[in-house]
Amino acid sequence: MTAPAPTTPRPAPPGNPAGSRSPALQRSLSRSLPRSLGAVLKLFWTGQRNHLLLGAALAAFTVLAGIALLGLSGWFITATAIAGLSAATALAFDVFAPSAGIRFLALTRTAARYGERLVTHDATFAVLAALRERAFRGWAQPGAARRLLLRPARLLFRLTSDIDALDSLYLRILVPAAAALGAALAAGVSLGLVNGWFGLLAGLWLLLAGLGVPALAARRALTPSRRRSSGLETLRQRIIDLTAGQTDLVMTGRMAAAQAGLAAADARLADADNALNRIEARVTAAFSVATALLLTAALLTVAALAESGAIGAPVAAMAVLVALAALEPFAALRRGAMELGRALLAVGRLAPRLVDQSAAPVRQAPADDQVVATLRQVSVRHPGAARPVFADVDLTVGAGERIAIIGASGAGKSTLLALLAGELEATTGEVRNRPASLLTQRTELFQDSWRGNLQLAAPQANDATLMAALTAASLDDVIRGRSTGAMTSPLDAPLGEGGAGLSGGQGRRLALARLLLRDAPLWLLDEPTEALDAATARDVLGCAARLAEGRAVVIATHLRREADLADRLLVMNHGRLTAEARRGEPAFDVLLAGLRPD
Ligand SMILES: Nc1ncnc2c1ncn2[C@@H]1O[C@H](COP(=O)(O)OP(=O)(O)OP(=O)(O)O)[C@@H](O)[C@H]1O
Repeated sequence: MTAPAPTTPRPAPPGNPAGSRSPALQRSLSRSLPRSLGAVLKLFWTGQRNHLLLGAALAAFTVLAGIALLGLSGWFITATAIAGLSAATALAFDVFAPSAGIRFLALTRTAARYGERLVTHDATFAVLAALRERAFRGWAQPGAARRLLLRPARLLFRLTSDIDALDSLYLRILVPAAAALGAALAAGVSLGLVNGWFGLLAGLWLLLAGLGVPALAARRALTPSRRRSSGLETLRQRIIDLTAGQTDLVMTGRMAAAQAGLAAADARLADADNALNRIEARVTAAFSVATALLLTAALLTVAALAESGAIGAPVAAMAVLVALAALEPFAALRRGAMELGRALLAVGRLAPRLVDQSAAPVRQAPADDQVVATLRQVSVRHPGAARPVFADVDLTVGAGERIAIIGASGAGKSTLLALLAGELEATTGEVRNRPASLLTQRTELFQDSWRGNLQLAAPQANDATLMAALTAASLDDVIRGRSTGAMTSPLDAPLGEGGAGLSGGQGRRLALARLLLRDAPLWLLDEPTEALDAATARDVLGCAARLAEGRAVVIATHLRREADLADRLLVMNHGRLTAEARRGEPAFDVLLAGLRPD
């Protein structure tokens, strides 16, 4: 798929940063955030529990090995220097055990770091891939995709930036936090062995400064990081609009306004970046101060302890180096703190779309085997619309029956098809139908291979099945003409966006072949040959009639040639079925004659 269709760029109104929300919406998002966060973390936990735990454990081990390495090295260097002062101690001093320990720690630390990167990233990408699939399914729910189609760029960002933002939760917040806590505990205990109070106070300081500074920074960064995230979305959207819609912009004299909008979005993004950079610089400074304080306190403490004879110089060197290294792991939380706002924004936006689709209600089939769909006293209202499109509609579609719905533009024909396709739910009344496939007014073909376009309807279908569908739609010669020797199968042949490279009739026939692959007993065809010339339309209709053999078909149409496929005509007028006629009845020919000719 390529970039979404351009929308008309508008400079954001002053004082209302792009992507910012109303206070009421902001409050409701904040209220639901703990639930949303719980839902996302649960997905992480249930999907990759063992890998996530192993990754955190390896991260903690790496950090501990680093601290131990520094402490042991400090002890070893000092102890060796002191032992070397006299020949007797130099000979008695065991250099092998500590140097083996140093080598062991250096090697295991490297291996653990490598393993940690491998395991944590592998687990995160696996979770994000699963999340992306769930998000796709969520947006494929009736109504959701329709709403997003009004702002296609938003869907693109939800699937890319928002899902990517979730990797921070685990990689940059939970893993460093686990490692840092492990470091605080280990440093507290090892310094406690030197002196109880020293260990306790150092441990408390590590927790207070190490967690307090990132927590404070995260709080400060919340707003700029959200502003950055929505600013980036706006900037990208406006760039797409500007590049994809430049002809329209020039023709309508809106180019200058679009450029101003782009510059404004860029300036807002730069503001947010600056705010984040300032906070990050302060965090770095705060960590330096906290480390310096800890180091000073450690130096004074070990000096006093050494003075009193409680510890020797090697242990003093070890304690100072442990204190020096212990705050380092907390600094890794800095990036997580900066990205927390973005991650929480993504959590709030994605969580409603991550519901388990298996729990979605499945529409019941009619009790009678000879019926594919029944509507009883059904009314339907489009989301956000003031009035229902239709009310109290009754309809029965028999197995294998062919019905054409005719009526003026805006009467509700497409809405009826959307209802039968499950794209819309009834506001009142009862709808029962067997699986239905909808051929929409616009042929939905994507920049992909022929195989990719066909497999949208049947992901598991093999090449033989796909070729059989193309043959049935008389497209086998077309695809063979497109394939080159370099392709392993003609199905690898590429298609352009919107079916570019195919004639209108070929595009419709390809869409019909895709319908065939879903094998639904009810086909819903929305103006299947609108905008095709008479000869091509006859070809497509002949193909549709042949492929639909044995299925029920409901066609929404204004055209005589399309309605002529039907056994029954239904007239829809302002959302009501006002007349009907069956083939063979005089009224059938009268209604047919009233429709638009070729
Ligand atoms: N997504 C929507 N949100 C709100 N109202 C809608 C939406 N889609 C359609 N409508 C309204 O519902 C009514 C019926 O539209 P519908 O597309 O079903 O008519 P139609 O008979 O198929 O028209 P046409 O023959 O022009 O395709 C119209 O008044 C239309 O404006």
